[in-house]
Amino acid sequence: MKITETFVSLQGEGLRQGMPCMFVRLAGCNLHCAWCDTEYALGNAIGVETTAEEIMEAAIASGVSYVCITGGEPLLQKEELAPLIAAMHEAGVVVEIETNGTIPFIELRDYASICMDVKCPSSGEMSDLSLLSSLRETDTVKFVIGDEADYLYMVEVLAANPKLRAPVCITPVYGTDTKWLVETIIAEKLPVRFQLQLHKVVNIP
Ligand SMILES: C[S@@+](CC[C@H](N)C(=O)[O-])C[C@H]1O[C@@H](n2cnc3c(N)ncnc32)[C@H](O)[C@@H]1O
Ligand SMILES: Nc1nc2[nH]cc(C(=O)O)c2c(=O)[nH]1
Ligand code: SF4
Ligand SMILES: [Mg+2]
Repeated sequence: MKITETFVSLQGEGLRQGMPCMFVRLAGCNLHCAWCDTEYALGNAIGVETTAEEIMEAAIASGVSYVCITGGEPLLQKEELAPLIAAMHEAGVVVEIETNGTIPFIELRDYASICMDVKCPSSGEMSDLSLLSSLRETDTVKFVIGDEADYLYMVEVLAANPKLRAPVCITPVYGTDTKWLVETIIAEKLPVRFQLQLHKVVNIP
């Protein structure tokens, strides 16, 4: 697998926010979100060829029993990823995959929870909304909101998917004004969880 980095930090996003976590960042992405904070992992030339065994060893050595597989877009390397997360699952490691919702993930669900980021208009990209039906209660849907059009898109997506089982997290594009977003969520009493990227607040990787 082509890996950009592995590091231990606190999970900064999603339902396990605040938990010690080992991150495995896979290299390369099939999208280019306008607001992406991980440009350094996007180019396909970037990344070091690393075996599943080496990653497994690093995970065990980290002493952390929660691993977040991210990127870039990790599911671009789904075939190589599957045996690794199966081995991690077997070893009792909690595995979560951050994905942009463009690549099916149903065959990975036995070994990992899925955090699917639904791309809103300000990203300049689109996710495959049909994948929302593959998400379970133990998965997460994330919307990164940059402006009111993104917010309205999110409301539209939620309304069009009444059977959505996964909890919904909303994160503002980092650095954008959030007061209007918070006030709107309160006023409209949306069944969502507002969060900031914790790692950027406390300045950790
Ligand atoms: C770097 S991406 C990697 C995984 C996958 N490609 C994806 O988009 O979910 C992980 C997450 O970082 C978050 N992210 C990236 N740039 C951000 C920004 N500028 N502001 C807020 N969240 C951001 C998005 O929620 C995204 O889901
Ligand atoms: N601390 C921390 N938490 C994260 N959760 C998701 C991340 C990502 O880049 O996918 C991330 C990240 O880059 N750092
Ligand atoms: S899909 Fe994820 S890694 Fe790719 S550009 Fe968007 S936020 Fe960045
Ligand atoms: Mg990040």
